[in-house]
Amino acid sequence: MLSIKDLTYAFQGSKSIFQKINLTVKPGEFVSLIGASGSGKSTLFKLITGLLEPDQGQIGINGNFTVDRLGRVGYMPQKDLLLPWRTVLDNVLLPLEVEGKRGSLSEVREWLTRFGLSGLEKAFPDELSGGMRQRAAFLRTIMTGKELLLLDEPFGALDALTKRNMHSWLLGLWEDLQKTVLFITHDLEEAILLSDRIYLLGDADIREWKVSLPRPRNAEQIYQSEFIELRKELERLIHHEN
Ligand SMILES: Nc1ncnc2c1ncn2[C@@H]1O[C@H](COP(=O)(O)OP(=O)(O)OP(=O)(O)O)[C@@H](O)[C@H]1O
Repeated sequence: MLSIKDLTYAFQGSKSIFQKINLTVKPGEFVSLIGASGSGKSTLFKLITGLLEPDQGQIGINGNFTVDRLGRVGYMPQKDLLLPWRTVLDNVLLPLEVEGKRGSLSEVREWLTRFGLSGLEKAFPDELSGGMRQRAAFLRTIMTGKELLLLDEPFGALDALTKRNMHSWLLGLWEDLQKTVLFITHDLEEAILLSDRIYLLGDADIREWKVSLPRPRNAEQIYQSEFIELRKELERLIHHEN
């Protein structure tokens, strides 16, 4: 689904953020990208979406390595970017509108219910809780209809309890929708609980871990020894990278 080969990138006048890094995401996988602040996670997303171009190397989406990647993946940036003057419904319908399509209203209402936003169609973003805003922004990303979803720290600003609820909800949704997800997070527990594999971005390089906990996952698994060991290892490496 996504293949990054020997990618090198530097912002003008700065040293390389990435030096010949490789990363793959297979169809249907849930993969997390972790790393210290400033290691280049959001920059990697901008390269994948086509907002930036690599200095060297290739990025392929669905086996297609052409330069024009814009509009080929669903991208949810770190800030939810819901348009404050549009209702929840109009925000969610935006990707269809941009493509000149009309969504079936009953279908969209079903989606809103599934995202816990039923009855909030006419609400404006500033009337929503943090969790609701994130779900609305995520639904808007789903409405792009893209197979590959890039989610940049979608739960970063939420309190611990809301975050826990969002994890269970997202795990169920991901299993149903069979989308492919690349997910940025600073939260190692979240990365391990949700992912099939984890990439750790270090100082210009990248390392990979497989999470072999059985699925379906549930919050109780965070107390299992395998989970704790992996968390300790990742924590040690992130601090070492700093
Ligand atoms: N437009 C830009 N021009 C120059 N440097 C930039 C630009 N955007 C980001 N950077 C620098 O590139 C590096 C990587 O930034 P990036 O935002 O990708 O890191 P990150 O891992 O996503 O950080 P965080 O976890 O804090 O969100 C940082 O040193 C940042 O200052």
